[in-house]
Amino acid sequence: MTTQTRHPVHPDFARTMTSAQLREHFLIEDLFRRGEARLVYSHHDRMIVGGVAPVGATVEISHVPQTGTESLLDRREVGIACVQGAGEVRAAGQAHAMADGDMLYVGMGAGPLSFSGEGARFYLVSAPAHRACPTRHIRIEDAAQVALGSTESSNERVIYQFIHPAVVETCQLVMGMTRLGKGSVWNTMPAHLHDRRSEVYFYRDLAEGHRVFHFMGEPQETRHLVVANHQAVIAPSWSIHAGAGTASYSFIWAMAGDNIDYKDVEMVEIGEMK
Ligand SMILES: O=C[C@H](O)[C@@H](O)CC(=O)C(=O)O
Ligand SMILES: [Zn+2]
Repeated sequence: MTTQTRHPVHPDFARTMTSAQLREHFLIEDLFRRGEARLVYSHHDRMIVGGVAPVGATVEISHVPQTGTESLLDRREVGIACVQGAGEVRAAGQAHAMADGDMLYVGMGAGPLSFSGEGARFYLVSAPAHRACPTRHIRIEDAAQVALGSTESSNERVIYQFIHPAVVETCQLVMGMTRLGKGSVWNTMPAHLHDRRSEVYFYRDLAEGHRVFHFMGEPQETRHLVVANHQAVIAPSWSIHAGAGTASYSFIWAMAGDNIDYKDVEMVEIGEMK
């Protein structure tokens, strides 16, 4: 297992960055290695972002030195999404058979996590927690749905809220998946900010050779990252987070911070952005 630390970035610094620097701080390119768990510990709301590709072996996540606890979930909760193939996640002595698209919420104190499944890929996001909430396996049909956008504005999409107060109790994690309608390319356009939460996007279902142009930055200082399939982007509280794909895609979003109010956002007018 490897864990990389990413320090918080001030918007004044982000403005001065080259593409390579923006990628180094905000883009997580290399989440999946055969038989490994790869984690990034971001100091933006202390979110841990990870990828697990178990292949033939069982991959365990327990002690993560950066957390200063014996086991990752001692003072944390986690959302785990199966993003390729099918496999099993074990937590607190229970096995959960995960199909592509399923998510698993695991509460504080559940102990080590183990992952298995030839060809499976798991994506996870963890945030600090202060109490134990029950573990729950959530399938797309259990998620709350929000239909947004239209084909005319190239942003028709359905937001599936898997780990959300309407579905499952958590401390601060909110997580789900958005699927775009046929021909729509934009997610979250118009864009928004939420000063009280950081967010991480993970792009999936994007064909090889295609990319998502992900826009970030303060609304009047936008920058972009060119993102491939199965890569993630960290959005600090001061940053918009919106993308347009060169082909169809979906993405998993996850937030943590001061509240779990999905609607606590500040919309940004398209014409106000620079
Ligand atoms: O704060 C909310 C997050 O940015 C995402 O849920 C947005 C999203 O999935 C979309 O609009 O397509
Ligand atoms: Zn957001």
